[in-house]
Amino acid sequence: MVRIGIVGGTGYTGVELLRLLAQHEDAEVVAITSRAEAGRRVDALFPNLRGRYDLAFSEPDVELLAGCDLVFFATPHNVAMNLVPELLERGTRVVDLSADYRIRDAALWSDWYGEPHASPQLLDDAVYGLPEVNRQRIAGARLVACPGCYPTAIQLGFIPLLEAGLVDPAHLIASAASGASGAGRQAKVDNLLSEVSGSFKAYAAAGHRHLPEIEQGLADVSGGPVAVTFVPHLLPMVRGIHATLFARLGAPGAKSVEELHGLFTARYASEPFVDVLPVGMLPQTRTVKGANHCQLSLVVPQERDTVVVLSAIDNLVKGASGQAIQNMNIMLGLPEDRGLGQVGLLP
Ligand SMILES: NC(=O)C1=CN([C@@H]2O[C@H](COP(=O)(O)OP(=O)(O)OC[C@H]3O[C@@H](n4cnc5c(N)ncnc54)[C@H](OP(=O)(O)O)[C@@H]3O)[C@@H](O)[C@H]2O)C=CC1
Ligand SMILES: CC(=O)N[C@@H](CCC(=O)OP(=O)(O)O)C(=O)O
Repeated sequence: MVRIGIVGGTGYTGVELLRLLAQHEDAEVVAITSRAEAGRRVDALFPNLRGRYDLAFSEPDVELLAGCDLVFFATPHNVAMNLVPELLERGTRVVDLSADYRIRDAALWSDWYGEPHASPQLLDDAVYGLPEVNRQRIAGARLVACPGCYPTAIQLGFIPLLEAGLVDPAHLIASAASGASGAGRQAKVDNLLSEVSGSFKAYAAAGHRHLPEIEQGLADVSGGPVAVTFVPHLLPMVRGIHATLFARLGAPGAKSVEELHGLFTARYASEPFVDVLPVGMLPQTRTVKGANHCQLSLVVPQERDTVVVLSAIDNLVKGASGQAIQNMNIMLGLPEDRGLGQVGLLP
């Protein structure tokens, strides 16, 4: 059994890790932290976990965490980067769900996150945890930076087009929408039912902090700079991300939708968690709800020069905790889909 620690066990990604790990036959959660709930039993706060864990929340103490084989950080940014150096020195491997180690350039990270990076010396060591691109490096990593939820949905949709050099990398457009759980569990007026329900809005339209992460990942596969116009939206629902991605092909009719579909199915043929839908079938957030899958579909409207990729994930699963466990499985040499067999919760 792999001994697992979770820092930040009371947030939405923390409780999602617990839900998924409850069905993982090789992992045992032995430490889980919350400063606010220290001492309280996990199943007293989360009754869905009754009978699954005989565990109470603890303060985030390095001694406790260093006794684990692998620790997940399900914390806001600026937490992992202070604790991870000591854990790595003591031989504990880390999967960080926060943004602390996702951007390789410490100055760029500071520009978007508004503070200096506390452990920039680890940025080169950290492997960006998108298995569909970095599987081999993840396998040897001691520190994995799990991608953000929008970056997962958006990169998986653009990657085959950029790798094949089929689209103009300077004019990529991503219009994406997330359920409110993407904003976390802490109390904020913007997340009240009466603020979110029955309405739909864009936010951070002039620049969202996921932009540099998306552009970094896409530049890596494209082999040169890319420019993405990214506008996120808030959907009046709890889980799910739907991204509508636009890219310019060389000329009208340059590629048929069938050819593009062939490109995507070949690119993702051996990927257990990317499902390229048949032409004409469009993804929905509900068909991936609770599952670790990204569903993709392709359209070339009016056979003109723009390809539209539709991408849907569950922000808490493939967008966070499921992908974190996928990374853990790869790091530990376990079957990549261990504990991740959930089917989408439709309806
Ligand atoms: N929600 C989502 O869909 C996604 C989230 N992420 C990222 O995952 C991380 C966690 O997100 P989410 O679960 O939504 O966050 P929440 O705000 O819901 O939970 C945060 C957790 O971190 C703990 N925490 C907060 N501050 C500290 C601190 N200084 N030291 C130790 N623990 C702390 C909290 O417990 P306590 O304060 O009691 O210690 C709580 O358990 C974030 O970085 C987020 O950006 C990534 C992809 C998707
Ligand atoms: C709806 C909503 O508010 N979503 C969050 C997504 C946060 C996320 O995925 O995570 P990281 O902060 O780890 O990058 C946002 O836009 O900030």
